[in-house]
Amino acid sequence: MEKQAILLSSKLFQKHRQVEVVLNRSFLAWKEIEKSRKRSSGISPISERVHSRGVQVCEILAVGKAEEDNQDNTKTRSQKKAKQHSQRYPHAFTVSYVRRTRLHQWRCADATFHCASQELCEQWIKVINEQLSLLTNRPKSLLVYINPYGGKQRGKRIYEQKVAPLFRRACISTDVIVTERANHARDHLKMEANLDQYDGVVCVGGDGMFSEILHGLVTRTQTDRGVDQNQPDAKLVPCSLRIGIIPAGSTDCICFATVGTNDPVTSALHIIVGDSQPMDVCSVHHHDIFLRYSVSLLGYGFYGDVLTDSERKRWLGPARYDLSGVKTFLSHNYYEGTVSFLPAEDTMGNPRDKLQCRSGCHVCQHKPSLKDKQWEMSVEKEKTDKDGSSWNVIRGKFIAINAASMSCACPRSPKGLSPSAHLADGTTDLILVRQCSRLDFFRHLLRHTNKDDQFDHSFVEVHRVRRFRFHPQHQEPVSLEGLSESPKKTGFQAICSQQTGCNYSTANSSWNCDGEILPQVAIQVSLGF
Ligand SMILES: CCCCCCCCCCCCC/C=C/[C@@H](O)[C@H](COP(=O)(O)O)NC(=O)CCCCC
Ligand SMILES: Nc1ncnc2c1ncn2[C@@H]1O[C@H](COP(=O)(O)OP(=O)(O)O)[C@@H](O)[C@H]1O
Ligand SMILES: [Ca+2]
Repeated sequence: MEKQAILLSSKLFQKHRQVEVVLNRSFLAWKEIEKSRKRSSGISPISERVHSRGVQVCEILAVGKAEEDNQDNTKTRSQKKAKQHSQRYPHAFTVSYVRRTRLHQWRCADATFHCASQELCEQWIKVINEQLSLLTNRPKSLLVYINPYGGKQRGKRIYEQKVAPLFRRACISTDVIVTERANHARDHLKMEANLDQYDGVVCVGGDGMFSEILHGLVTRTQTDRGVDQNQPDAKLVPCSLRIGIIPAGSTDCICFATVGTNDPVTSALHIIVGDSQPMDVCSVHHHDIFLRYSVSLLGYGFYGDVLTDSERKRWLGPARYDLSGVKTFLSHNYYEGTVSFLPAEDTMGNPRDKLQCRSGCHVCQHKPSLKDKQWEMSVEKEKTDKDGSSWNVIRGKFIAINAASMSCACPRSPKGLSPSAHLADGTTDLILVRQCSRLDFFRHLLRHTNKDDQFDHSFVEVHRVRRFRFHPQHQEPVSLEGLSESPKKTGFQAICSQQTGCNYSTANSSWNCDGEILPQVAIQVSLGF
């Protein structure tokens, strides 16, 4: 590896220990040289033990003058010694940086260095800040939306206590909006927000809240660029603003599947250092009319029914999913219909290859020009094959039809619905669970929670696809009103969906689209970016 030029190097103090601190363009390192006298067989050599520590510059959150420690906490000898040193060397600076702990969790750590003079202290702060200012992918100004009712209704507290102090430490300015109704964030992004003044949007909430913000941003981008969202073939223009997720919802699968953990501090630190991860976005249409976008799970049958039932139990918080999950499992409903799909034959991976998508994944990093080509080819293929011969068609009775555009890993299912699904490869994993016994379905579900292969069942098949369609066997009622909105269940419809004797509810399920219920059953799905 090429040796980098040293930008600054000094002998400083950390508490009472002398350390040699070295900064180059990518790394800040400090090593303590501890001298100790060993006695062995009459000889007393001086041995040196070197303790080195360091941090990559890109993981330094901030540097600034150390706050004076006026507290009298000098109880032990070493604390007394440290206090004496800090009095002798009052000019100190603190570097706040990312410390990686277990299970993908990040924490903020501080290292304070005492200098012999004020000039030296100021020089260190200046030089480190100069290096930080070269990191252009870091956000300086963020628009934050908090859903105060998501998950256990702790969104506001999580943001104020765990996230805001870190943003302040990193000198990020924020405009915070606590939502007052469903779709408040979406509408604000779509029509009002002056997006030019922000480097990103932060979502404090669950998957439903993320979906709102995604819709606001994607719709705004397409409208500004003249893209007609109703065209299933339309190539979506990627959004220039990134969305950060602070998990404060019930499942938080989008956060877990991208960051590897549901932890607000870890998410805040990823946002501060400017990490980003592209994501596949599926467009969902009904008879060529745009319904919604999806980035995680589009699930019909089991997951649609769990969601529909759970909405009536919102007051239970995240536990509603457990109750509705058991109830839906016991109902053991299956649904008839036809699934047609266009396989992604030209991708590098497959849903059963046991490769997990990680940051910098080589499958997702596929050259964009090639990806564009593949996408265009798949559109062409569909157009030329008017008889649909390149599409696979499967008709049957299904307990679940799940399209996982990412793994959908979450605390309930640490590997997710499709452990090898990729975050940004332009495909979704279509999982078909055919009618089977309750015991078999239980075995399949159980495999979402352990290491066994959930696709290794005769009644389960999985395909990596670029597009798919679903047509229910039993026709759904025709209603083109308010297509793109989630259904508001009132009056008869609300009663109907709770009755097992009602035709529509027993014949058809509904789609769970990233935690929102879709009003339509027959859908066309394509990957847009
Ligand atoms: C015998 C034990 C069986 C346990 C099976 C557990 C399988 C869990 C898989 C969960 C997949 C989750 C996919 C993500 C869905 C979310 O988008 C959605 C909304 O999330 P949020 O807005 O944060 O509330 N959550 C769900 O649909 C809940 C599914 C729970 C199913 C039990
Ligand atoms: N202030 C609000 N009042 C009511 N609903 C809201 C509000 N803000 C957002 N929502 C809606 O709440 C739903 C669930 O939000 P989410 O944050 O995903 O929580 P959960 O994970 O518990 O479902 C989303 O559909 C979102 O549109
Ligand atoms: Ca994908």
